[in-house]
Amino acid sequence: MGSKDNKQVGKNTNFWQSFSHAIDGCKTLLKTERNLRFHLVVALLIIILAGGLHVGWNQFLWLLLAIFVVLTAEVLNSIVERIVDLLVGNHFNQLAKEAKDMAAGGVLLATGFAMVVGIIVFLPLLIKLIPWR
Ligand SMILES: Nc1ncnc2c1ncn2[C@@H]1O[C@H](COP(=O)(O)OP(=O)(O)OP(=O)(O)O)[C@@H](O)[C@H]1O
Repeated sequence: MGSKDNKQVGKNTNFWQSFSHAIDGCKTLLKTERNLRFHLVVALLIIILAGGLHVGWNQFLWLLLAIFVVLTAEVLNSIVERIVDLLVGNHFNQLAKEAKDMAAGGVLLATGFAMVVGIIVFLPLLIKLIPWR
């Protein structure tokens, strides 16, 4: 029986129960968050490109950091959306708007960081590939 089938509201009693709920959270994110799925596909393409261009380990770690910063921002954005919807439902509320917009702003900032890292890592390697240099 999956942990979704029970109606537990108290604390987890062991590591495996905590782990199983964390996996449920990841499944819900994948199922419900279109932007997160998009970022995962982009992350996969970045990793393939990094492998193809033989990016060094240091640069690869920067790329991984950028990927996880964006994914973490997406997860926090989804949490904020859920909590705001839980609190105010379908009613317009200025604080709800600000909270959701700020969470989305956090994703934008993280994406900006990832783009800067991507440019710094890939641009010199791509320029080297230009035949008429
Ligand atoms: N209850 C509310 N009160 C005021 N504004 C709201 C409310 N719910 C949503 N909004 C506005 O609508 C925007 C989009 O809402 P929400 O983030 O829930 O949609 P979404 O499509 O899931 O967003 P995302 O593309 O970030 O996943 C918010 O950034 C906010 O400006």
